[in-house]
Amino acid sequence: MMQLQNISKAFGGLAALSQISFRVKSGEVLGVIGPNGAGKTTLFNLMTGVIGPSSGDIRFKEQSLLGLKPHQVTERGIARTFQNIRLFGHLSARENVMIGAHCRLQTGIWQGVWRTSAQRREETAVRQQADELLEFMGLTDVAATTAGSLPYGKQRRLEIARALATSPSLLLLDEPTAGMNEKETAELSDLIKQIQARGKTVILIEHDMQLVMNICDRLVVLNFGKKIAEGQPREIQQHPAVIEAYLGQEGA
Ligand SMILES: Nc1ncnc2c1ncn2[C@@H]1O[C@H](COP(=O)(O)OP(=O)(O)OP(=O)(O)O)[C@@H](O)[C@H]1O
Repeated sequence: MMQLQNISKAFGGLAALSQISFRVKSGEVLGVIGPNGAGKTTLFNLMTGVIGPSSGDIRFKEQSLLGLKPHQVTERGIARTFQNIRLFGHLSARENVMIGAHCRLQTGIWQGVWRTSAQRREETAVRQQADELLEFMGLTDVAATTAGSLPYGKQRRLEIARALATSPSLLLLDEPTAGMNEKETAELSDLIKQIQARGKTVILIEHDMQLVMNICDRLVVLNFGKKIAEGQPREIQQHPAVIEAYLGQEGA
């Protein structure tokens, strides 16, 4: 589904990523792990057109993503959530999800004082889809609550609902359990499995090793901008370079 070919990214003199290559298979949950500063978020920024690589290519469904703007990448079917939650805090949970669907609309829900019947029909459909996604993410009871006043765990789930509203085939989750308690983490783990069961491909950046080992089909391990290992969770757990770089780290 996606292929990274010799991707490098330098910020000034700092090589954030060096010669990274791997494939993402359709329908899998791929974990990207590695210590702080390894280059994981930079990878997501490259995959979503926020920044361009210094060299290399990223192909999604056989086509290069290079040169595309983030909204064009979204239209191709890639959605993401952020390490630092980015919601419209003053808008309701439902409105946040409806905005996610905006890129798929023909008429645009927020334009036009004189609404045509086509616009009204589309808005109704978008609202219905938003409510379905809120239900799926366990947020029905807070649909009308402003996003900014939701507890942290619910904000994280709302971000995922909004990303899903763009109808992605590939969903990128950047530390989705950060700040969550054990119960919330377990619930989110189930939800990610359900998202996979709905036919989506997921790439997950995550520090919670138990979660990663439980739900990822494969892992890519980065350290100092280099790929040091790739494989199934069980193989990765025993990989000497990984143990040294990451798993052995206290508190990692
Ligand atoms: N826009 C930027 N300008 C300069 N340096 C950057 C930029 N973005 C990232 N970096 C640097 O690139 C390196 C990789 O950062 P990145 O955020 O991708 O790591 P990460 O693996 O996601 O880390 P964390 O787990 O802490 O989020 C870091 O040294 C970081 O300081």
